[in-house]
Amino acid sequence: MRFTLVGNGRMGTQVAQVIGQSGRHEIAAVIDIDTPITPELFRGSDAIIDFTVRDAFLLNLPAILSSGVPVVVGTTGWDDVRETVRSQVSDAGASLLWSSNFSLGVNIFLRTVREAARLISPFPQFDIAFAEQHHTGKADFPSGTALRAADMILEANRRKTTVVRELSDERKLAPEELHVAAIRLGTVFGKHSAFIDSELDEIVISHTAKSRAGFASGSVEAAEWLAGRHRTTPGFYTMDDFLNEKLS
Ligand SMILES: NC(=O)c1ccc[n+]([C@@H]2O[C@H](COP(=O)([O-])OP(=O)(O)OC[C@H]3O[C@@H](n4cnc5c(N)ncnc54)[C@H](O)[C@@H]3O)[C@@H](O)[C@H]2O)c1
Ligand SMILES: O=C(O)C1=N[C@H](C(=O)O)CCC1
Repeated sequence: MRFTLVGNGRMGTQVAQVIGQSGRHEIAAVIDIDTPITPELFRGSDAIIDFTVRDAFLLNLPAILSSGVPVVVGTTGWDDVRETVRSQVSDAGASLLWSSNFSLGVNIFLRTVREAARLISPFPQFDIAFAEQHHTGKADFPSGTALRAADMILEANRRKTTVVRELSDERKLAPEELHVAAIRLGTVFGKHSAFIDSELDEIVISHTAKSRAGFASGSVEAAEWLAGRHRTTPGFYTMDDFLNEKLS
């Protein structure tokens, strides 16, 4: 397949490496900030893979959707406009698959955290919190992965109803609040941890990315899957739609 990459940074270069080593995919074009985005740029590609920044993704989206080429979005930081983007995709009859994290290992970790959150739900003696660590070049916080984990914890644990990202002096956490903390540190590729605590127990479930290869390879696999589905079933997809087939 032929892929057009939007964003030539840490992730774009990693994705280009995965495609180059695949032996069966090729790069149609790599687009970065200096290239005015038009629908024609994408014609001839089987899929687009976007790893840019929030504002760029939202600015480029109309041209991407007008191109008729399916797009896989790894860019994070746009959770607040997710439903608007879904409508834009639907109105255009396009195909978009998004994920805060394309790593298979992270998605197995996320499903493990969701199950742990469900198991402790009936037992008020267990509390839960979440934390992430990423490199100092990361523009958004908390990570999209941490926000996805928080949604899954709230979905599975009826005692947690609200996500709190930042605390302040004299501001104590209420029992129904889920604290999600972020650390920016050196060159950390990505570490995510769920902490469960009671008077008798400490349970920690963690995932550490050893490189960006897992993010990149997962995005290329998802792009191949989406390109196949776009012809018959265009739509707004998540990593779960892709993974459910893979993990079933
Ligand atoms: N989903 C995942 O698995 C996953 C994994 C890693 C990173 N990410 C996310 O991917 C995004 C990019 O991460 P990164 O580490 O590669 O960042 P980066 O800063 O290294 O790269 C971003 C690139 O986007 C380019 N860009 C900026 N504005 C643009 C525009 N208008 N048009 C085209 N390109 C533009 C920049 O020049 C840069 O090359 C972030 O949102 C990050 O959170 C997601
Ligand atoms: O390096 C980044 O930036 C990452 N961003 C994603 C997120 O926000 O969850 C995935 C992990 C790495």
